[in-house]
Amino acid sequence: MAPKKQEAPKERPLLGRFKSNLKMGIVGMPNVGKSTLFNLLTKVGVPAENFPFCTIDPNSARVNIPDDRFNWLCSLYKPKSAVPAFLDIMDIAGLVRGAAQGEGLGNAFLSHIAAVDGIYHVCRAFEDADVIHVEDRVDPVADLEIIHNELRAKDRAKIEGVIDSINKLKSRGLKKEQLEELECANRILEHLNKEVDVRFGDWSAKDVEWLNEYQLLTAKPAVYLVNMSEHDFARKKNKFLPKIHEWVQAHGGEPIIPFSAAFENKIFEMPDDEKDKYCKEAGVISMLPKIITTGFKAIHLIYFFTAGEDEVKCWQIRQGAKAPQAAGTIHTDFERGFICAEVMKFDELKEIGSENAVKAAGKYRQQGKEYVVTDGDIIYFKFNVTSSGKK
Ligand SMILES: Nc1ncnc2c1ncn2[C@@H]1O[C@H](COP(=O)(O)OP(=O)(O)OP(=O)(O)O)[C@@H](O)[C@H]1O
Ligand SMILES: [Mg+2]
Repeated sequence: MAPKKQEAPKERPLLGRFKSNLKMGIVGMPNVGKSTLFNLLTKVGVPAENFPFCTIDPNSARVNIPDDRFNWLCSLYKPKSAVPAFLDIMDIAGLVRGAAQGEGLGNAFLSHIAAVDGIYHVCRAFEDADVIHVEDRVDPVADLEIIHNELRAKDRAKIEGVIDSINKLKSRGLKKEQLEELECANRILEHLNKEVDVRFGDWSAKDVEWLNEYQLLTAKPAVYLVNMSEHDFARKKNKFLPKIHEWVQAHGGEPIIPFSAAFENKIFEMPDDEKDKYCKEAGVISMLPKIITTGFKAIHLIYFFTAGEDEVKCWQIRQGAKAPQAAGTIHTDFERGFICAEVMKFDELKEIGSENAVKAAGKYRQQGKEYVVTDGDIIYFKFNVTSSGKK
């Protein structure tokens, strides 16, 4: 008897907006180094001040994604134009205890967080009596608890609002869709009441559709950035780090990047050769590239390349996108009239050395509509759009 076919696991849509220009927001208590980091990342030059709430309007900036593969392709093709991938980053003002009830500049800040797709949580792990801490103590784990409680409180309020508005319609009788939404909203609320962030729930594809409509704060992926003194960063030791690690592991195990805004600031000012010498002697490197690439990945973005003598370009798409959708980021006609994608793997091109040699080796592969694009694919799309607009 033929073995029973195993059912393929159902593909679930990812939590979050289905767009390619997603944003990371820098979040944390006041005076933890958020604006200092933002300025470093973007070189925008907004002055960071030793004063809580010095960032009142959120600042946004676009940063390039550092990538050796992109640099290598540019050196191979020597294109007239070179376009790297990018990440939008928003500097959000400090959040305090009670923000969900409107403390500090509470609700405005929380709405800025609602506008981003992923969160850089900056934790203060440096002690400096000159830099005021709003809670009068340095305790990054307690800070993380405060922030997460506020985000969950805001999510609870939003979901309670959804439940209330559906319940108000009950007397008129609820449609099937509304009953389903009510059931889902109640489950989300139950989940939040257990003090667990929404992104760690086990949601069905239909649940994810509702969740993507609500855009809850705790549905957004996080990257933890631990800001320490230059001294601690250089000796790779910090008294708060093990506890932060433990806390993050117990709360979803998302990426943690130790860094020092003070160190980054210092080397940022130096000319390149001096910077290299200084880093070599101290045995450290700048963490800014890793912070950018980790944030980009956290919000489920990847990119493919188009490469030729005219242009080498990174096209960013969400993880899981199939070839026609990827083609659509270049032009809607490419998606509409999609025939196939001719794909080279970056590593194979690098190893073999040239596009023609890759073709000769039979490694320039034709892929169809169901092909799921992977990060770093080099793609040439074939498409055909007739004048009637139909394939
Ligand atoms: N690793 C560090 N070591 C010592 N001082 C630091 C470090 N990182 C940042 N600082 C200092 O902390 C102060 C506050 O930094 P910054 O303005 O970036 O905080 P913030 O989180 O943006 O605050 P707010 O929430 O008020 O906007 C600045 O004086 C900055 O130089
Ligand atoms: Mg700030």
